[in-house]
Amino acid sequence: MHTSEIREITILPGKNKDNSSENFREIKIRPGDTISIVGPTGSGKSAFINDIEMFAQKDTVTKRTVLVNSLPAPEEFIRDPSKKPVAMITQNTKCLADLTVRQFLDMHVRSRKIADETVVEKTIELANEFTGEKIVENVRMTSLSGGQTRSLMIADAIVVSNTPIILLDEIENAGIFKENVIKCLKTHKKALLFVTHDPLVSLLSERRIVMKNGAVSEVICPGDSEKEALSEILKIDLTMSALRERIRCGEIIKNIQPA
Ligand SMILES: Nc1ncnc2c1ncn2[C@@H]1O[C@H](COP(=O)(O)OP(=O)(O)OP(=O)(O)O)[C@@H](O)[C@H]1O
Repeated sequence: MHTSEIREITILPGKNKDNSSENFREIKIRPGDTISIVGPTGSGKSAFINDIEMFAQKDTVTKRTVLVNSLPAPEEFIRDPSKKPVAMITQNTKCLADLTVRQFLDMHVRSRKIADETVVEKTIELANEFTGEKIVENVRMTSLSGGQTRSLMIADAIVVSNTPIILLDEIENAGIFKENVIKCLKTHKKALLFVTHDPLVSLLSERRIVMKNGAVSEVICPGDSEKEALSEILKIDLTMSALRERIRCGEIIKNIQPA
């Protein structure tokens, strides 16, 4: 199956930490969906997205099942990294290769057998929409900051890997423009799952999966009911970003709004 043929991913319930059955029928994820996974520390958020990454077949700690177009995932999705339709990016995503950004992307483009010669430029250009610290092609991968690395990995997942499903595990505080990332993934019709503690990211996504004791406890679709709160949070976020920049530049903050 080609990854472009993925119409939906279905998650079927497993067990919570006490081995009781989870209380939902099924969760369906389709291209363009934005979903945040929320819940207290240790409630099973990462385990939930790991199940998707591994196309669980009752063979993980949660005993969940993940189907592709209502069927078990083809073996190649699990075994062959070049055919995997899922990109997972975490706080710990690092690149250990001693290559420049261009060499790294060239290598990935070759391994994916992509003919388009502009793909490397496109990837760097997109990554620069996600980070305030400009990435240039001749810098070494190992010298990129955390925010630059994650921006490049997200752009790489969109442009080079072109995976239909992108999983982001708690990357919100790592120097990336989260709103741009979410908007871009929506336009590219990617399904995006965020593990997050960030109110803005949670409210920007269309659905919220609430985890408790290793299980899905609720699936919330707020619709327009959070619109006002979202516009308030966007203002707060802008204020916080501006403050962060001023503090980084060594300013003494006498007024929260710049004079
Ligand atoms: N349904 C489950 N059954 C048994 N163990 C589980 C289940 N879900 C999660 N666990 C285990 O509980 C621990 C915490 O889970 P996980 O790391 O997914 O939580 P988290 O919500 O992502 O936490 P944090 O916010 O601290 O990153 C892990 O060791 C995980 O394997």
